[in-house]
Amino acid sequence: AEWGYSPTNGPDVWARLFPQAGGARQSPVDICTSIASSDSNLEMKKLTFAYESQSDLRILNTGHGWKVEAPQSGSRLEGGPLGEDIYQLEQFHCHWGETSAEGSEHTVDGRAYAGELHLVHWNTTKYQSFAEAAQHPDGLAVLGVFFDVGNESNDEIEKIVSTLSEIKFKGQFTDIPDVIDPTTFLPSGLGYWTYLGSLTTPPCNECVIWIVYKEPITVTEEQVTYH
Ligand SMILES: NS(=O)(=O)c1ncc[nH]1
Ligand SMILES: [Zn+2]
Repeated sequence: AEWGYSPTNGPDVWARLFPQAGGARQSPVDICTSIASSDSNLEMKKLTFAYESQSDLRILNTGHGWKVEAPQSGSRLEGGPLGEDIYQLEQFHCHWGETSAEGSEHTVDGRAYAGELHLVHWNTTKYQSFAEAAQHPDGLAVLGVFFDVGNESNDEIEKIVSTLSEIKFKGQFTDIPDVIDPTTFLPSGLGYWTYLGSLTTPPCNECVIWIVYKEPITVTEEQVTYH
């Protein structure tokens, strides 16, 4: 039985097939800004990231959106809530909805954004593979960036969504010819919320240190709704 988002295979019944989905640190969550507390330790240990630019990355239609496989041994995400460990980029993907009124996984004070980009990293200091890291509470670090719909299109996102016509069906993949630099996906304001959570899709492993940027990036309606 394939998991999905319908009443018979959606989040409310995932725990039947994927026990971790019934756990105590499940994502996504609604970020209540009034109870979020600022942590001076986080300000002292700045979150830093370094990515490579890559071309010919493979993009996959996951059936729930697109996913770009981007294992980058030269990338580093560290500091902030990540302790002394270094995390490496594995893939990035997008969650979106039928309309730009909804689509993000996290919400902020009950408000959904048009979509949400996830940059998925794994702890290479402690673990030997992504799969192994996903079995541990500090195994993964995911950067979440909200999409806001506006008039200007995002050139980097355009490089990705311009290939979607070639992968109309679940399981199809193609290569993105353009050079992609993941740094360009991040907002200029680097304030973020962070909490200990899980993968937001089955198997919902409780292995993710979430880092959700406060500032959304702007994309056009076409760039964030599937047709
Ligand atoms: N959406 S997520 O980033 O929590 C994720 N990555 C892999 C599976 N699920
Ligand atoms: Zn995701």
